[in-house]
Amino acid sequence: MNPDILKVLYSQDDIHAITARLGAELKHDYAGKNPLVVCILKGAIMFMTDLVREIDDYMELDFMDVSSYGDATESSGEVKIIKDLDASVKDRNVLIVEDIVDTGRTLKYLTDIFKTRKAKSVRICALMDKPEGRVVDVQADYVGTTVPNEFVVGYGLDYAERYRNLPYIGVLKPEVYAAKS
Ligand SMILES: O=P(O)(O)OC[C@H]1O[C@H](OP(=O)(O)OP(=O)(O)O)[C@H](O)[C@@H]1O
Ligand code: HPA
Ligand SMILES: [Mg+2]
Repeated sequence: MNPDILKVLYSQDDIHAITARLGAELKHDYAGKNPLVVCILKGAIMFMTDLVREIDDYMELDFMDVSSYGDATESSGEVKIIKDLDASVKDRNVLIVEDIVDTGRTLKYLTDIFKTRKAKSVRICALMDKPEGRVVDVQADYVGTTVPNEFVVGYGLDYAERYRNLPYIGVLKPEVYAAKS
């Protein structure tokens, strides 16, 4: 295990069980709908690539890069688009794939944009929901698991751009944050 990790919350097996369950649900709900599946970079990269491989059906994939945390563990409050979608969402069934809903600001911003751009439908599939972090009212339609009010890393999620590559999801040792401040 990476020496900076205090405890593992979800192992590779746990994550696989979650993606398989959500994949089966989405395959059923999106049958015949050719969804535009939008991965929110960078955090959702691992989840999106595992999730879509659970769905052997027609879909299109696109990527949007937005950021609001920078190197901190608290949201800056401002969501910045680093890279927009290639595809148009007009009249499409958009499925946003996110790693985590924390304050909810990122997803509120994105759902508002996609509705303004006249998507036919907009739904959210999030691997993790952190309800205690919520600042704006937003709810994912598909949730992998609910997490406690702790900063989690691994499987795409970072602290100061580190730990995205870890195959599990865990919590950092307090001294890792202390070293940064
Ligand atoms: O509900 P919120 O408080 O908005 O937080 C959730 C968002 O924050 C993280 O992204 P971040 O802005 O750190 O960019 P990253 O995905 O590139 O790490 C995470 O990947 C979500 O997209
Ligand atoms: N971990 C990593 N990135 C995040 C988190 C978290 O708990 N919440 C929002 N972005
Ligand atoms: Mg981040």
